[in-house]
Amino acid sequence: MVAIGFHSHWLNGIDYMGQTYKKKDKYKHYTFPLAVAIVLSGIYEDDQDNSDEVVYTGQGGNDLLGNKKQISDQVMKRGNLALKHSMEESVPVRVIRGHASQNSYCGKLYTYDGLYKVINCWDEFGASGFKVFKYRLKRIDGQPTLISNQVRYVRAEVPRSLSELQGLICEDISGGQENIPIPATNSVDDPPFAPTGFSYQNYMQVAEGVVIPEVSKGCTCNGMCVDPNVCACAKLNGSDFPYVRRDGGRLIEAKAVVIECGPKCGCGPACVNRTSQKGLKYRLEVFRTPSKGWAVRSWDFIPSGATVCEYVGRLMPTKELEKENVPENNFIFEIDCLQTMKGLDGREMRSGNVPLPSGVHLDRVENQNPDGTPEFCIDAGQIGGVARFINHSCEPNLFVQCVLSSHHDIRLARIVLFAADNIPPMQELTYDYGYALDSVVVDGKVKKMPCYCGARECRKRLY
Ligand SMILES: C[S@@+](CC[C@H](N)C(=O)[O-])C[C@H]1O[C@@H](n2cnc3c(N)ncnc32)[C@H](O)[C@@H]1O
Repeated sequence: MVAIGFHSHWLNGIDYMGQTYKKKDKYKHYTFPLAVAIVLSGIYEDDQDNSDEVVYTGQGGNDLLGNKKQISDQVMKRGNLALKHSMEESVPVRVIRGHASQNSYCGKLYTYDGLYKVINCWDEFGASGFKVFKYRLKRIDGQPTLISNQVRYVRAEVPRSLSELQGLICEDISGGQENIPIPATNSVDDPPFAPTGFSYQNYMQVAEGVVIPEVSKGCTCNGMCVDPNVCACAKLNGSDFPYVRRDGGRLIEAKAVVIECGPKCGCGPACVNRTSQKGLKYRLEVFRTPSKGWAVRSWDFIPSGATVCEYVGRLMPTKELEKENVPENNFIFEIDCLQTMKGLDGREMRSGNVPLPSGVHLDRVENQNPDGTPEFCIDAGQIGGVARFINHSCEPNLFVQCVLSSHHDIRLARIVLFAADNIPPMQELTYDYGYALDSVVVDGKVKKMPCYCGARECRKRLY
């Protein structure tokens, strides 16, 4: 790349035109240094790559000879300043991605992925606690589409084994309950500590007094459900299966409610219409962040529409929460499928003019709690699965999907998290908590909680 002038620095990720260009007449209106190209090669622990949109970490402060982690604050000069000038002067930047490749003599392969514009820049404290500059770049429209495997393995530092994990504090927080271990890492605190104050449980605990409805009748298919005109469950989903078979089952689109096959159906466990019941499919890691506590990421690429995990904990009536004298519980998930179905609370109404299963009438359900709060919630404060560690983002990569798989009572639907996009390895997994601003009132006062998701359109408050 240096030889052909594509990127003229051997080591730096940011290539820029220096002050000498100022002397040339045709450049006199520009401010230098001015960035012209960046290389994304997974060196920076804070980089995020979503193919068409990239959050790039500025240069400097990382331990190039050691584990490549950030070891000091970055400074606004050279490449960092050049990228800021490119943003201010609206000068596009070439984006080159480095990919690990055994077929290359240097172990890496580089692809030119087109022109991007720097649309935003800010500083923040990175994963290792030092100041880093961040630049959001957006791919300019009208260029050939990027194919996903061009960006799939950009985060080259996906650990191959537990021994490669930085800050490992627990090899499997699920204690063997999940089919894939979930390690926890903490590279933020000194001394590091593990998540405490809860017991891992990968199934729902039903609180006393909550009556789980009888198992629904289901379909009469054999082996696998294949014909949507025959399968009674497919008919409840609007006469089609909500999933396609690729990658072990991918949800075609977010729906008001997904009705899966259940215990009384004739089909077997491999049926695609049981996709969310098959346990973890991706290698997840719980990791410590500097500002949001614990968080979750995946070592594997997650294709859009794939099931990630279910939100489990203690299933209880929402009104019981008042009786429990807990000062603050950040792990309550209200089962508010009805809000999504009816587009209430500022929510986008989802597709799926699903005929509600017999026995469920929206109006009757709506009248259950006169103040509009959902009748049931899942409390993952003391017991819960990996979903309890997933943070909120104003631009999330997961979405919440209500799923009915054994009974058809929407008030007690399962809450399952699905990939909203193709998610590259090591990117933090997030969903929109869906709080309306000023909706949390404690002792008559509106409670405000800052949001640190870092999204471009972050509304700065969780609630
Ligand atoms: C369900 S827990 C998520 C896991 C949590 N981070 C932990 O350490 O266990 C929800 C809590 O995480 C924190 N949190 C989640 N998303 C956040 C965000 N975008 N900004 C700030 N805090 C966040 C808030 O304290 C929130 O009440």
